[in-house]
Amino acid sequence: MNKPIAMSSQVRLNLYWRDYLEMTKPKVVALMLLTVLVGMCLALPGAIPLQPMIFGMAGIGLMAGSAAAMNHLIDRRIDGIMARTYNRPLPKGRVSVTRALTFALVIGALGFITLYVLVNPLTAWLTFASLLGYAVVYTAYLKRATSQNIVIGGLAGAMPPLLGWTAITNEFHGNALLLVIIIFTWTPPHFWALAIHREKEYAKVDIPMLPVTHGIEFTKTCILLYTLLLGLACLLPVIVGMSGPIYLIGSTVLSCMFLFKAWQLKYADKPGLAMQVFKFSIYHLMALFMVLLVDHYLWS
Ligand code: HEM
Ligand SMILES: CC(C)=CCC/C(C)=C/CC/C(C)=C/COP(=O)(O)OP(=O)(O)O
Repeated sequence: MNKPIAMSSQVRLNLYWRDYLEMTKPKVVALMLLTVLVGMCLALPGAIPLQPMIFGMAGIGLMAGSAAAMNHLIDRRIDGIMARTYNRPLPKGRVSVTRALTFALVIGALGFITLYVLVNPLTAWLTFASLLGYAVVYTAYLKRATSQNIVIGGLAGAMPPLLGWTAITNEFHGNALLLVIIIFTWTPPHFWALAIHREKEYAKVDIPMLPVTHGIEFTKTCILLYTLLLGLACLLPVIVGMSGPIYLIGSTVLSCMFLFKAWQLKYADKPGLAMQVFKFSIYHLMALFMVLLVDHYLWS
């Protein structure tokens, strides 16, 4: 007969912190923080002040992590049914509802206070609005209400470069909004590619994602059109003179690659391509923002 293996307290502790880290969606937040950093760097021509940079990144990261943990909390029932998410800490019972809520509130409050006291109130309130936009408006309402859920909800996820910009300058600037527009138009192809791959699972839990409500072919058309729109949005920093030729060349190459993949998905699909498009979207955004940074320091 098998003897139950007692879990050492060290192993249990390791599992715990991994579970809490998982609830913050660390890879998503990491990419967001790259866009925050780029927003900060593009806000000023020269070096950026260290205090708002460090505390801005910390505060925005904590509040984004808090929003992600709230998403885990609110979605725990459907997450427990879908194959991609059933192993998450809440549906598996590794973290209780009370602990998840406490964790989300504590890191969210810590992030807000950091921004309010050590950066500026404008950034604190804008980040708070993004947190509510993702955790409450998108997760608790839009996600179950309309197939345009991720288009509207995408605004919250697109805010980080503006948050970085205001952290440094304490004011709105049209150029920061251009970076928000880029992420806003990037979000539908990013997510719908994954939603095509996971269409049956979303249907199973009654979430009205576009491929469920309007079919896979229509979703592919929308991905292609949004990718086209994204290509145009990526030209805006050059048109207004914020970015130069390095960015123009880099972003054009990236846009062409994304357009090619979206065109393939629509007209020459093959098994696994939707997931390839989803993965490509992540590298695309990462590379795009790195090119913005390189262009800023080498050219502008
Ligand atoms: C409403 C807007 C968005 C939706 C609905 C969305 C949806 C998703 C989903 C469902 C996944 C999980 C894929 C999986 O578990 O395999 C994912 C992964 C990811 N998303 Fe998004 N996303 C959004 C916005 C963003 C934004 C704004 C960023 C960054 C700036 C981002 C970056 C990422 C990254 C880096 C991953 C990979 C995470 C990993 O491998 O663990 N997403 N996204
Ligand atoms: C303060 C601030 C900047 C807030 C932004 C917060 C944030 C982490 C947004 C991420 C967007 C995202 C991963 C959506 C997917 O949610 P989903 O529920 O559709 O995906 P899931 O099924 O994988 O949970």
